[in-house]
Amino acid sequence: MKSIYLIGFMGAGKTTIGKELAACVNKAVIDTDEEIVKREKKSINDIFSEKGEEYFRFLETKTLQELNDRDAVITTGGGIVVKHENREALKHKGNVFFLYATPEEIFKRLESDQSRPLLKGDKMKLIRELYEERMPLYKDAANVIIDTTNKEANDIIKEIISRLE
Ligand SMILES: Nc1ncnc2c1ncn2[C@@H]1O[C@H](COP(=O)(O)OP(=O)(O)OP(=O)(O)O)[C@@H](O)[C@H]1O
Ligand SMILES: O=C(O)C1=C[C@@H](O)[C@@H](O)[C@H](O)C1
Ligand SMILES: [Mg+2]
Repeated sequence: MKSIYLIGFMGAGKTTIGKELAACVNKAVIDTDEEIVKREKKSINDIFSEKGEEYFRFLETKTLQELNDRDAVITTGGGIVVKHENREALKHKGNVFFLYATPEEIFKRLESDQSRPLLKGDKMKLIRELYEERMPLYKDAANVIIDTTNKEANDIIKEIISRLE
């Protein structure tokens, strides 16, 4: 079976669902954000504030490329689709699942979260702006869209498994 990629907006559940999904399909799970934090020995907030978003995006692309040959569930950061080269790489993989949730649902899930540097300030406004900008990019890179709004992890995982190539 091909590797499984989960993409989608912050709070869509990529990291959470990916861990459970990996156990169900008996694959390792690798989260690009967690890999970057491990390598840099810094939180994502600190990487953004000390080295800037551009540096983070450079590390993100590098991590995605290095994971190319791994047979795993690969859970990505919410902004992986911002770079054209990442979208192009994802498009040809198959098993690229766009986990979708409404902006209202995303807000509910991340209301008290402080770990996402791009959501500091008026959270609902920031979610709406980024969401509108990125929706077409997720759709472009994915080959399956899964709506996670009001769904439990178990049902989302079953849906992913039923659509695997
Ligand atoms: N289906 C769901 N229903 C309700 N809450 C959920 C669901 N999926 C994830 N969550 C909750 O939403 C929050 C964010 O989830 P998670 O960290 O997995 O998102 P993510 O897609 O990995 O975000 P990011 O792009 O920032 O890494 C967590 O508190 C998680 O428990
Ligand atoms: O959507 C984004 O741009 C981000 C999502 C998170 O997964 C992290 O990669 C970081 O907070 C940036
Ligand atoms: Mg995550």
